[in-house]
Amino acid sequence: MRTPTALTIAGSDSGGGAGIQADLKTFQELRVFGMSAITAVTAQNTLGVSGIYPLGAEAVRAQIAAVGCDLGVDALKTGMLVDAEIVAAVAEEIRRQGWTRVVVDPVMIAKGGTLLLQKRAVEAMKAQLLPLALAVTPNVPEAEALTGLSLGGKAAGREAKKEAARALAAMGARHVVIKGGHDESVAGRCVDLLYDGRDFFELEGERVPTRHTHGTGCTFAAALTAELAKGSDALRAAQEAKAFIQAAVGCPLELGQGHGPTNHWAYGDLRRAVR
Ligand SMILES: Nc1ncnc2c1ncn2[C@@H]1O[C@H](COP(=O)(O)OP(=O)(O)OP(=O)(O)O)[C@@H](O)[C@H]1O
Ligand SMILES: Cc1ncc(CO)c(N)n1
Repeated sequence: MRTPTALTIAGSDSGGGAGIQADLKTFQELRVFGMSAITAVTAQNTLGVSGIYPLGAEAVRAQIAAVGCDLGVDALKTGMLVDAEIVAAVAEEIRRQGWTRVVVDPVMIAKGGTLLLQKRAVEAMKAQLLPLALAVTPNVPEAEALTGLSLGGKAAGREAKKEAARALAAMGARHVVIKGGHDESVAGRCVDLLYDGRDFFELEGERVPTRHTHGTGCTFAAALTAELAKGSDALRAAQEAKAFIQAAVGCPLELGQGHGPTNHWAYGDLRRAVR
């Protein structure tokens, strides 16, 4: 069997916990060959983002095309896309290549509040990228920005998330996962809601009491992408991704002075331990 391959189209996080670095570490852990198209280099650590250096739409397009015409892409994910020009270039390349196993992680704001996607690019993401998505994986604030609905922030409940999921499916995404890291409505639990256009599924796990959650969204979406690259269906892939992030958050590395990274090798360690 050919080695499964996955491409991440995202920003570089010098701190190594989010963005391209989180994605490639996750692909590697899940035994998928990882490739990257970098949209921007960020100067970033666990305390925040101190600089953003975008590469521009043509550089992004060239990286995607180079990978596509040679190595093959079984699944891909998008992360930090910076601006509307990069969103348009990414959507055009995905269409041109005919890729269908596409995970859109609609990254908008870093934990410290820095904008990673220009506000006016949100419309481009809705119109051009969501119709290409096999899965879109917003957190609660991103689901609010994309749908214009108010989900109630930390008190976002099941019904509000369901309504937002339906709205995102109507924009063209075939599966919607509204991640529950920001939703504290169920005490002690993190509940992600998956919608496949017909049914709802809850992916539930213990909320780990830790500040080391930098890159949880990137890591979850990367694990989902890796499982799709290996041929899993979206529900199975999302369940595996939830197990991956649960292990990564649950075994923190205690690095940095702020929101530290998750542990990308914890899931592999746990699996090897139970064998
Ligand atoms: N404290 C926690 N304990 C367990 N799981 C968590 C915790 N925080 C987040 N998660 C899980 O991590 C995944 C990502 O969720 P979250 O809502 O934090 O994404 P995000 O805000 O996009 O992350 P980021 O922007 O930091 O990359 C989800 O599966 C969520 O349930
Ligand atoms: C490069 C990059 N992508 C995504 C995020 C969101 O976690 C981040 N902080 N940095």
